[in-house]
Amino acid sequence: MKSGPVLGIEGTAWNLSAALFDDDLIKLVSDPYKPVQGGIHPREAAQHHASVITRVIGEVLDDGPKPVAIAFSQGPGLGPCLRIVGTAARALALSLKVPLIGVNHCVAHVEIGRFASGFDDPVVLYASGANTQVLGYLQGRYRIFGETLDIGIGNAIDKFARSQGLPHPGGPEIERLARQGSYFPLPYTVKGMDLAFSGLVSAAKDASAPLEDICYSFQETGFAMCTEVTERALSQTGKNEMILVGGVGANKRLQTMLREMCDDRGAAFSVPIPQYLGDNGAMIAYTGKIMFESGSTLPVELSRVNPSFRADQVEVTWRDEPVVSGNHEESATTRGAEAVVSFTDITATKTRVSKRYRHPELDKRLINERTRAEARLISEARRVGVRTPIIREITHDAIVMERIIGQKLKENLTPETLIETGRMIGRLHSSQIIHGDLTTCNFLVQGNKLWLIDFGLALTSSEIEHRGVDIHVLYQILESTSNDSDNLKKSFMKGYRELMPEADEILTREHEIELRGRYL
Ligand SMILES: C[C@@H](O)[C@H](NC(=O)OP(=O)(O)OC[C@H]1O[C@@H](n2cnc3c(N)ncnc32)[C@H](O)[C@@H]1O)C(=O)O
Ligand SMILES: [Fe+2]
Repeated sequence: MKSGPVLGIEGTAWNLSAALFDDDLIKLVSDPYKPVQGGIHPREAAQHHASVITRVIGEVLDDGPKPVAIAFSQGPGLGPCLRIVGTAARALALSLKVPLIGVNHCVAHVEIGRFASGFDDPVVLYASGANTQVLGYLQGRYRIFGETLDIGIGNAIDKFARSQGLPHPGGPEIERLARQGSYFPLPYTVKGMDLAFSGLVSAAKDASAPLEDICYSFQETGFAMCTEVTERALSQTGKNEMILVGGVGANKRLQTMLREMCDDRGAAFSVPIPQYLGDNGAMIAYTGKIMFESGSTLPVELSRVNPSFRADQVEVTWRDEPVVSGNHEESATTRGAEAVVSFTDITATKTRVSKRYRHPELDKRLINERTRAEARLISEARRVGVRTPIIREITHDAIVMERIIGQKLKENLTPETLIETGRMIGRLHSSQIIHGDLTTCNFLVQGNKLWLIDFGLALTSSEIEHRGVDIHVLYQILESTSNDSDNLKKSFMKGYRELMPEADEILTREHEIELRGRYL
């Protein structure tokens, strides 16, 4: 159904912006809030929005066609800011007698990226101030494959910038300074497809190197983390397109890393023009339009704003199911996100490959550390009774091991296999081993036996936190790939409790982790 122009209003944080979108952008007007000092103050930002919103909307609607619907960003974002926008949108829809559309801000970043790229079914890296997520479409929703466990990459950069007396937002200035810098190691934290940035920020604040070197190393580290989790998502979903969206997407170094990663795997890469990257009204108007055309309007009485609105809460009514080609062909080698595995009848040789997007020193360090940790912990897990392959040989970048023939747990998600999974991880955790990457591709099912592989991110720890994060990674995969995840999680817990004495404490922590990093 063709509709006509839709007005979109954005104001979740720093930018009060409105646009009119029909087949293409008709008009976009923005009035950004600039903090006098420090970062964004929610109340000040809301006052700014309130003082300019009438003029901004007026300028967009002046002399233009009348909108057929009013779209607004309903969340996530800063409560006081969201309420200003929500109130204006409601009033306007009532006075113009047109429907109201409640748009999820994160989904809007994704949709304007799809519009700008023309890609049908991309993996999305959404890197902004408050959010850092890897998303992709699956069965009627945008699933969050991985995300930051603490703060967004943009906020991480801005925090560090402020600590150095640089103006807000720090992103562009850090990017400029980084051009003159050279590399030194900073903390690199990837857990499955999740990330964490606070260790990086603290170490950068404490570093005594020249500012240019810190900026450079910060970017090399933080952006390599983002690129790695994106590559994992491409590898696991079998999708072959990728887009970068959100304010941090303006960064040329991040763009280059992602482009190199995609080129090397034969995936298509795209990033929208700058005016569509950071928060803007056009993304809300465009998303509002495709939602309107598929019938997703919002009754005024249900139009309350939602500061912690998540992308996967939105039922996507405007997309067709994509045709996923998948990477199921049987061959003598398979290529994962970070390694190539080649097989003989009885052995599997896993070789970690160098990544062009990573600084050579970081690349070498990660390959070395992970190969060594993997070999050591595969053997240790075996000793405590977890089925893992026997190791035959190790070099600096390769492990030759026994070949396990089985199906992925991904294709065998049943209550029975999940109980067994719970038992296995209970046994692993009670021996102080953390796997670090519990995706459903890393368990192999062989009759009623379960095997665990891929210990590249494994470590030893008796901390509740590490075990909680380990389980969180698995839960996220279940949520993003199955419609029966609640039951599967229950089965997992049952098995886990059987073998892990501190199970309750750890499962409670997992729940806390889930709620953390979920906006502000
Ligand atoms: C919920 C919503 O309010 C929030 N929006 C948001 O964070 O604004 P956005 O415009 O998408 O991103 C702003 C961030 O983008 C960063 N940024 C802008 N240019 C940059 C650059 N060249 N390099 C690095 N970061 C940059 C800024 O430093 C800031 O942290 C979000 O999408 O999470
Ligand atoms: Fe945003």
